[in-house]
Amino acid sequence: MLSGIVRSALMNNRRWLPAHAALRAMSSTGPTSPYTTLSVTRPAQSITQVELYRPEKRNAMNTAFWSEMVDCFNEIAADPHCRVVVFCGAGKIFTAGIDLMDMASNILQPEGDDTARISWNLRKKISKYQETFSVLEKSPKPVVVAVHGACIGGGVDLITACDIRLCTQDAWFQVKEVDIGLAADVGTLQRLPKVIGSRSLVNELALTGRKMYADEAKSSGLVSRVFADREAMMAAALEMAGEIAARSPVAVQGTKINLLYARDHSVPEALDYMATWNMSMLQTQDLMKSAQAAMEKKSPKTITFSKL
Ligand SMILES: CCC/C=C/C=C/C(=O)SCCNC(=O)CCNC(=O)[C@H](O)C(C)(C)COP(=O)(O)OP(=O)(O)OC[C@H]1O[C@@H](n2cnc3c(N)ncnc32)[C@H](O)[C@@H]1OP(=O)(O)O
Repeated sequence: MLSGIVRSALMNNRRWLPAHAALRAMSSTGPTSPYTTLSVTRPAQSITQVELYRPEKRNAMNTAFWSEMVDCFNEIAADPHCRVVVFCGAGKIFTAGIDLMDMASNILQPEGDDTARISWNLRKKISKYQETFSVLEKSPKPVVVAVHGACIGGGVDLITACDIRLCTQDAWFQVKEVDIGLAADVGTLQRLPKVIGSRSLVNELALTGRKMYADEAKSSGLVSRVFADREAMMAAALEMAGEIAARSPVAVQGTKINLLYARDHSVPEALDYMATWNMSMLQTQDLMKSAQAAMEKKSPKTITFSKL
């Protein structure tokens, strides 16, 4: 019975997934072609799981990772079979941040004949690296990130661009960039102050590079829930993703886009944007379907929504 359900879920969803991924949609055992640092699977209908997959290097972010993330999330954004993403890390920890070996041999290598050209090329490279995490926000599909163990440097840049953050009791977070002699330049300094209420705490973390453990991450608002271990966290992340995937994709994607818009604009501007948004989106058939189910005290899970 279960294998029949899995088979039919795969048949419904396999179009987007590369062949390798479709074959092992319930578990990941390595990077998924064409990626070398990411494992992309479909653990349940309409849910895509993206896993950092360099466990032997503690999921350090090498050169391939920075561009694979962009390709992966652009595909997810355009995939009508995906309504929500669960993002996690394979192995002992979530991520050790930027690959320090690659950073020395690649990013920091000067390219250009003089200071102006070297600077210009470096600027382009930094902008490209920023896009690696901005794609998480630009994709209209909500991203639930599940952190276990260490989340260092680039890991904090990554999770602050996600929509919902969960962690295990053994998780710790570190804005490590000051320790390696740079100001974090791919999202942490811009997004963390919008995630955590206390500006003083953000400043402290970013200026000292100290570790923040799970309990403080929860009390400060960096994560919304803490779990005993990775297994419990992943079960909860997938359950949460299932709740999101069961709702109208028009409503869910519109909610993500408008929450982000409101974060970066004044209330009057965001209300104006919302009104323009919903002048078309309120005309969706999803609204009547959902309202009728609510009147009949039925779960949204009973409704079939068109792909988006
Ligand atoms: C324009 C770009 C902007 C981006 C900026 C981003 C900045 C940052 O991310 S700053 C943070 C940099 N990261 C670090 O400083 C962390 C360094 N690693 C560690 O402290 C430890 O490895 C860690 C606590 C994460 C895990 O310790 P554990 O004892 O479990 O493992 P190790 O034996 O130390 O490591 C296992 C193998 O992984 C390799 N590795 C770990 N981290 C990195 C890394 N950041 N870069 C490259 N490689 C890493 C480590 O060398 C081991 O490899 P091997 O010796 O081949 O087994």
